[in-house]
Amino acid sequence: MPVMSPTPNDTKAKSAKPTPMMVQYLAIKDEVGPEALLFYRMGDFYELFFDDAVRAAATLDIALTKRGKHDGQPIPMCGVPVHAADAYLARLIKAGFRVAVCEQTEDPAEAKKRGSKSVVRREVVRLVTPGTLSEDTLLDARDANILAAIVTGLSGDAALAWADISDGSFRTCSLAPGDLLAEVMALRPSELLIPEALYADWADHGLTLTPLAASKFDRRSCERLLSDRFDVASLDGFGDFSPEERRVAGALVDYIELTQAGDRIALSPPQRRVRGGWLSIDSATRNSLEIDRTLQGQRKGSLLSVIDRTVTGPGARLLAARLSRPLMDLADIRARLDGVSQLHDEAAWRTELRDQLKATGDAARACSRLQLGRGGPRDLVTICQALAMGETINAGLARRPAVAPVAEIEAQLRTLSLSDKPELAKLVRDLSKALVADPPLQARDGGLIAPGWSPEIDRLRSLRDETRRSVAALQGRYAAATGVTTLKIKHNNVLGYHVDVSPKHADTVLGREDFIHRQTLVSGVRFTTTELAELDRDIAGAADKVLALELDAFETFRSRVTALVEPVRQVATALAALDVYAGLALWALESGATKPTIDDSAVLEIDAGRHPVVEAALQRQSATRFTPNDTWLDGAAPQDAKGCPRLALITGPNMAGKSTYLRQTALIILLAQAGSFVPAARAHIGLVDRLFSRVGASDDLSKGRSTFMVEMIETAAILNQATEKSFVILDEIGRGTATFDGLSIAWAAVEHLHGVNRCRALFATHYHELTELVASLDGAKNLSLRAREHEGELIFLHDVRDGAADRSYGIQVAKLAGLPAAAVARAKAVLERLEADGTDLGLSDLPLFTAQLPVIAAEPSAVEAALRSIDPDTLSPRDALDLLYALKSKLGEG
Ligand SMILES: Nc1ncnc2c1ncn2[C@@H]1O[C@H](COP(=O)(O)OP(=O)(O)OP(=O)(O)O)[C@@H](O)[C@H]1O
Repeated sequence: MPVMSPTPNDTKAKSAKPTPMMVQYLAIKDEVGPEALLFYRMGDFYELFFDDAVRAAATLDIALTKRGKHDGQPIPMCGVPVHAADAYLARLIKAGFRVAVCEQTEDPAEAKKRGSKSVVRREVVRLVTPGTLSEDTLLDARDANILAAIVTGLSGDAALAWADISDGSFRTCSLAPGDLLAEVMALRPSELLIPEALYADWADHGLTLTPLAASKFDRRSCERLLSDRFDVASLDGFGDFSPEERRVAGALVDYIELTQAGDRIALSPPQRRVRGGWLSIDSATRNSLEIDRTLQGQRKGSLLSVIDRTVTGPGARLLAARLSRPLMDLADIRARLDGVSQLHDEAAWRTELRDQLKATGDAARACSRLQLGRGGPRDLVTICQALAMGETINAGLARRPAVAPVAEIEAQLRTLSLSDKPELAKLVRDLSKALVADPPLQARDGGLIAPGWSPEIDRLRSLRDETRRSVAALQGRYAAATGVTTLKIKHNNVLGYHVDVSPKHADTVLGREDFIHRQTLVSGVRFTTTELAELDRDIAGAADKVLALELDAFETFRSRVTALVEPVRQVATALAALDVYAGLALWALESGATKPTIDDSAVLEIDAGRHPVVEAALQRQSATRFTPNDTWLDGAAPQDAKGCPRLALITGPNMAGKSTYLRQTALIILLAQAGSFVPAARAHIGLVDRLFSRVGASDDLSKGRSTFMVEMIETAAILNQATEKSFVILDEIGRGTATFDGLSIAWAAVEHLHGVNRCRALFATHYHELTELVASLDGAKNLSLRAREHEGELIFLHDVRDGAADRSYGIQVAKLAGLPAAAVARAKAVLERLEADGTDLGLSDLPLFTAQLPVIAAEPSAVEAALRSIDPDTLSPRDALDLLYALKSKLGEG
């Protein structure tokens, strides 16, 4: 996010004599404040001045010019053309700016009437911020655009509200302050509204923050505002909102209104979510599992990108939301799995359904645009098609008597059916009759109402067409009357219909009284006649009337949709849900994923599990095949449950696949609880309440934390929070510090997880000493990944076996990576020496390696070797002198 440096005082400074326009600009800029860039409309451009211009020109890479002077200094200026403004806006918003759009709100001619020096009236019509976009051009169809807000209360409660104004969804939940960060990160909001007092605590998480004054969260005014906007006496009808939820929801709605400059907001009434309903994933785990973004922040390469087979934008957004918030409710998870399962088995129906869905647009976003007054006729078509598609889908199922929809699919189909929704059914009938198949983008362009809908429009159109025919007939008559056979009747926006004669024949026509001269050009001379002027007026009049009637009709439909927006959105959500089920079913088929069994037990039995992202990458490179592996854990493992322990320690060579194995197990749990099939031959999963992952090291220098500090903070969070129902993966903790410290920390972490947290856990390590510890713990066991050396080459088998690994093969991996041969040879020598000295180290010897590492003797030099080989007593003085020269020259070589 760019630094929101305050606008320099120069915008406020009083000039000796600013122009009237500059006076207006400065007043508006003063209102908008220093943070937002002001897009000041001047004709066909939005202009920016002063520091706004400097900042925008640098970000957009456009020319910075100067215009006039203020306080004796030239005024920096840059501008963007109105027709291309969306693209520039998108770039500025992406760069973290917010933009106030200021339009001319009166006709320049009107302004002139007030005096020649008067300035056209201008007003800020909108504040564009990252979280309040609704334009298609500024949004990603497959990504939600969330505006979130948080607040904490005196009683120690906190609340979160979030809305996507592009599709009208609006939700709140109550939670403990400690859970706020994880929940906010799960939403990946484009913008977070936050009380000023919390700003400093939240500044480090890479979020776009908008601090709000404490007064914006005042409970009474927030409640009043919500009741007023949602037109209810009390919010209780929508749910049992906590005081904090009311405050945060009110502040959010107030902010949206501010950005829309007084337009009515387009949100559904708030839905209260009960926090306990989700699998809890903290933000470090979320990042490390690369659920919807990779560690580099890209969608490609994430779990979501690999499993997403949805065919609509709303389907893609719903899938992303479900993957970010897997469930905890068994019945809900099973219902989702049944939905996927049915569409997995019914291949023909699934294909038909996906084809039908492909033809539906984004009805939820179309609704919001219409509500916000930014919609056009195509949005009406989108809504009509979505509603009609619901009926088509139901009819498709009716043709398949053998298919009995499962409860979850049936519920969606019921929402889609219009048979019990007469108002929606009528809306579809009317819209399909009223609109042409391919209407213009904007209603003001006209031509959206189909023939047969409005008798008055039809009458005026045929009048217009008849008149056009009369004009065409005139051309023949005039050609005959003047004898100029090349005479043409043409039309342009300036002259309207006119007679066009080539310069050669101009004199013939110029001499006639009935032809009135209008214009002489090099290419021709233009005339009109009384008759033609009258027809032109009639045609223009009819066209104007048709346009006015079409706009009326559009407006009527717009308000009908606005009144029915909730049921339309429900239909849109049902279509999105079917898209998700059909998409997940297709992915399951393509990837060989199976339906997991989920219950309340504490087991984790995965047969032949795979990592969906690594497997897909291997397939793409068509290199080696992915080696499936089992995971068998049991949180309720009885004493000495070596077959199926709570905790497994995984050792094995570098590059053997330890991290992959850990992550695949976590992803399988996550997929299952999100309601998806899982990449395994069979999976039985006891519900997990919290998923923790501490994989790989990453510096967080922006927060002044070293790799090791980050690792310890994350490990502390796990050891403090994991319950008996949690699942933990820990990869190489303790690596970032001195060997003894690291080993001791890893040691203590294993003991704590095993004895205190008693959760299911996989722990990968290079500290082979830990394998002895695990062998002595009741509910833990050793697993290892193997590699084989074959003719000096290292072969990774990638399969997980019982027992600890024998060695680490780190040096072989270093060789593979291209470490210089001399360094590899040296490393081997050091290792041999260390192993020779350390073989008797064991459990009882902690702390390990207490003895100083012996200094490793170097190979004898050439001079030493030569000296060693001589016998001085046998040397003559001459030989001795020669030898001295020879040794000296060897030194030079050395
Ligand atoms: N089960 C598997 N089947 C096939 N290839 C695999 C499998 N697991 C891992 N690999 C391949 O091995 C590479 C290394 O895996 P991974 O990073 O999990 O190893 P590691 O043991 O954690 O290594 P290190 O100890 O060096 O961190 C992966 O990028 C993948 O290409």
